[in-house]
Amino acid sequence: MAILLLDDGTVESDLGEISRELSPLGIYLKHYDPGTSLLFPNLIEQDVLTDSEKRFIVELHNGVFEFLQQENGYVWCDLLNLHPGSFNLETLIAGYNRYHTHTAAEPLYILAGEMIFGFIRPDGSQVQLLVQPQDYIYIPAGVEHWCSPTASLHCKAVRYFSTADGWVPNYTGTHLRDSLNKPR
Ligand SMILES: CSCCC(=O)C(=O)O
Ligand SMILES: [Fe+2]
Ligand code: NI
Repeated sequence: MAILLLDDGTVESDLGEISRELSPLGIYLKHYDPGTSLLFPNLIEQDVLTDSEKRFIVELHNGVFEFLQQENGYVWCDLLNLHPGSFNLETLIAGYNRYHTHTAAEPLYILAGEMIFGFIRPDGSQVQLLVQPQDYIYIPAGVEHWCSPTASLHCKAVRYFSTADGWVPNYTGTHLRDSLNKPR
């Protein structure tokens, strides 16, 4: 289940409250229980996946969650598989964890592991959202965000794309505010 950290140190773990906090940005969050990870338990445990194993996972997942694609008009999707041995992990993280936008929406469904997203609320405050297995998050086009794996460096997520070229980052130059270290 998702957890939201506000910039005053408040932690919110109630999904309804989190949704209310993020709704001014058009961000949509939902938790689906049961998820689809139980359809491929051995592959979920595996760090390295072949392309055909990834396709197998995505196909089984979409057999259950086809409505997500249909409702939103996603044209293709893939499996993001981050683990400690991921190729170019540091470069990947460095690309994700700067504020950026996309011309298309960024929706993803977390199968395993977790991910942190950062957003800027209309009042200028910065928040961090932890997403966990069976969470589905939808970030609308144009909404500034950054993203990072957690210390476990594990995340398996289905990424949904509504344009052929996927999520091209437009870096905005906004600086991350580390709410835990900010002077009080
Ligand atoms: C690793 S999940 C999404 C990260 C991100 O914001 C992106 O790829 O654009
Ligand atoms: Fe992004
Ligand atoms: Ni591992």
